[in-house]
Amino acid sequence: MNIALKIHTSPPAIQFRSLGLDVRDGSLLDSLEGSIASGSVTAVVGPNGAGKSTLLRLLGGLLRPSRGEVWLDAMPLRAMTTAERARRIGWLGQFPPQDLPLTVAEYVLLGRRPQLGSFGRPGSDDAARVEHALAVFELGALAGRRWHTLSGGERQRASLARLLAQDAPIWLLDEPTNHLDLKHQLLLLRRLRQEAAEGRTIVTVLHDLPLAARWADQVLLLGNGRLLAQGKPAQALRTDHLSQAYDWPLTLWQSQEGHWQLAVGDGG
Ligand SMILES: Nc1ncnc2c1ncn2[C@@H]1O[C@H](COP(=O)(O)OP(=O)(O)OP(=O)(O)O)[C@@H](O)[C@H]1O
Repeated sequence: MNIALKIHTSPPAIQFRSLGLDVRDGSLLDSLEGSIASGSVTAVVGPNGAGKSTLLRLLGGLLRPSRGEVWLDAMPLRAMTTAERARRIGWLGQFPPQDLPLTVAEYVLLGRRPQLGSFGRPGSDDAARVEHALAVFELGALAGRRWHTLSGGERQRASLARLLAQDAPIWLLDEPTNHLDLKHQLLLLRRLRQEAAEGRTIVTVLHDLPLAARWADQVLLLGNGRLLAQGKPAQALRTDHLSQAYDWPLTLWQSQEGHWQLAVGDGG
């Protein structure tokens, strides 16, 4: 008996080709090419002004490219409606909102809006997701607190809880460790790995190179609006790549125990 085996290879969750963005002063990003596998964690790293947030905005459809194209699951992003993008993409910006007339739980529930549609009312499933998200980010005791009374780190964790409650298959995070203490940074990075293992696709801007090397499957190293290296952390974050991107002597290495460490030259 002949058994015909069909091999299905799923398309990358995110793909971008010849991506560029021009602003009045010139080209801000140019010729970016990349592919992000479903269920992986990708760290976007590079110096201030390299274009990390801008790339994230292009991948999330918050900016339209001047050149090139972004695809989500092989569908052009530009063909998607705002509502469709909101169902597919969870977005965490660099700064949590300052003032909101909401409690923490009400804010986290806002994450369910894209799944509910314009006229949908939250049900018990939505309430359960909010409760779970609050527990994951250790916010249960703060559920009823007004937003303006929260500390910076608590606001950041509430924004992450909103993202978890939203349950979009792709997460785009701009410096999600901002304002978090060391314990909550590590809890977050562990959670990102766990979400990726369950199939979520995560792209996160990170400034901390040892953290990027330890937690990401893939690194995109940006410098001056160009993608200078991409691949597994040990390859993308080689000394020559880092020194070119940051214009500073930097060496990242892994100790015998497997810990990533960064040596920063004094530039002299
Ligand atoms: N609309 C715009 N017009 C002109 N320049 C812009 C515009 N938006 C961003 N830039 C510039 O583009 C560069 C890239 O900005 P972006 O925010 O993407 O950098 P980044 O790598 O995320 O930096 P950081 O680590 O400081 O957050 C910066 O120099 C910024 O000043």
